[in-house]
Amino acid sequence: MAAFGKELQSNKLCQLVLASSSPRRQELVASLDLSLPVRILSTDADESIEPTWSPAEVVEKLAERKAAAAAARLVAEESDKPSLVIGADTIVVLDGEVLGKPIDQQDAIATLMRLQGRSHDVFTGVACIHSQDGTTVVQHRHTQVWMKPLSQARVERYVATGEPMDKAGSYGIQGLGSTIVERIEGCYFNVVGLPLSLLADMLGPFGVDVY
Ligand SMILES: Cc1cn([C@H]2C[C@H](O)[C@@H](COP(=O)(O)OP(=O)(O)OP(=O)(O)O)O2)c(=O)[nH]c1=O
Repeated sequence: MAAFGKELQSNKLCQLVLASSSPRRQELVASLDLSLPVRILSTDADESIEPTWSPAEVVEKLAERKAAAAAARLVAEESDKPSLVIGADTIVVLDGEVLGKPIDQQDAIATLMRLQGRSHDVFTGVACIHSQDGTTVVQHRHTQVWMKPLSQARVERYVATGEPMDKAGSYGIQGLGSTIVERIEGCYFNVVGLPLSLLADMLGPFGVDVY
């Protein structure tokens, strides 16, 4: 990674492009207070997955697809700004089954009743693509989350807040969902949707230093 880092520094980046519509990811990138401007460019990347893929493969491939779709958009715009495009994808995995976002409130209740009283795994993939030379780095992080035992009534009250509806696994650890999580092992920001410690390590070789 160090070798291509040197090369890229001569092709100085002008901006970061975050290929995401997730307000959480936008806030997390902003929290790094990077010296480069950040452009938001979300796309409709194909999020279909193959049943044979491992959770790590799922999040890495989807993160790369999201970043690649945004990078292709930059090319179509004929943008000549050297940009680093970042894509991410988060899934919740229970007993080998990938749980995405709920389709409705009943689905969210059913998902949370499965998750309560035990642990599950959260995977987030992160992809960085240089818009001009196509250098691509993709990695993932894994966090184990233990949820408290919850009654159906409590789960229904939580789902009625609306918080679970746009989130993988039907909860948001950063919001009211904090009250139903017992503990975690691994990166907290990985659960929220963007592992900042990993992202910082991935940015370095592209010549983007965090503070
Ligand atoms: C488990 C969990 C997930 N989430 C969110 C993070 C992601 O936004 C979402 C998982 O869906 P993703 O498909 O990873 O992302 P997205 O559709 O929200 O945004 P985009 O594809 O445009 O980048 O779930 C939380 O905010 N908190 C949590 O505790």
